Amino acid sequence: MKSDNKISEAVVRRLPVYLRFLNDLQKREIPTVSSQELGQKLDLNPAQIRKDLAYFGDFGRKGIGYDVSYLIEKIRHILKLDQQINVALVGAGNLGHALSNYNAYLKDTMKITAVFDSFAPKVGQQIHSLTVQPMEELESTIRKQGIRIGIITVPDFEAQNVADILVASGIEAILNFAPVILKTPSYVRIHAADFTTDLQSLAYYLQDGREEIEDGKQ
Ligand SMILES: NC(=O)c1ccc[n+]([C@@H]2O[C@H](COP(=O)([O-])OP(=O)(O)OC[C@H]3O[C@@H](n4cnc5c(N)ncnc54)[C@H](O)[C@@H]3O)[C@@H](O)[C@H]2O)c1
Repeated sequence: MKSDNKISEAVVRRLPVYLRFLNDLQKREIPTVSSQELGQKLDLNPAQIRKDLAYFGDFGRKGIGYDVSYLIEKIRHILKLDQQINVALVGAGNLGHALSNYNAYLKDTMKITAVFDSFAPKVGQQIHSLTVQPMEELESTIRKQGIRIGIITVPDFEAQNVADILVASGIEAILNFAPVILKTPSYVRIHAADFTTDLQSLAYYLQDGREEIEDGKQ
């Protein structure tokens, strides 16, 4: 396997996509899959898939394809999902509530295991099996549960403050939903999730019917 820092972000981001599809094949008891089938279903180039997977070893067998269970095991190992990964979420508002609730039903080794909020009436609230904790308990819970990933779902003007607290408590990676660019030490990996900009950029791909609409109005 090549060393981690040589694997491009694009490849790392495709692996969970492969994994989700392979899990579905496994549920349907389909034992093998070819890179052509994977490519067709995932709308990716089969050569790209073979190249991605070859980064981590020689998994495929000519004429047979990939053993689904084996490939799942390998990808889970590469993504470090073969171990329990606890995640902390800060901001038990509308979005934080929805994410924690959704996550509670996942049968996965990677889970939100602690939810925090600074607003007293939120503290003690139950979100599925999780109890919203006060910010004062964040550091000790993170250390107790060995949490290394945090999710930020607080308002934009509080996000940097929360990121600083998370980093000071030992968090190494953050999924940030707040619409701000966070400043953190270089060893902290930040991924931004942005529903609004994703949606806005979709507008660019619309067929340009502006003139017809204007014509229709005349
Ligand atoms: N990226 C996306 O796709 C997307 C979608 C929706 C909302 N958002 C963003 O997510 C964030 C949350 O949105 P929402 O609608 O859930 O807001 P919300 O107001 O319902 O929830 C925010 C929560 O954060 C808590 N909070 C505020 N400051 C805090 C602090 N310093 N420490 C701990 N908790 C704190 C509040 O008490 C509240 O419970 C916002 O920044 C919003 O812009 C992003």
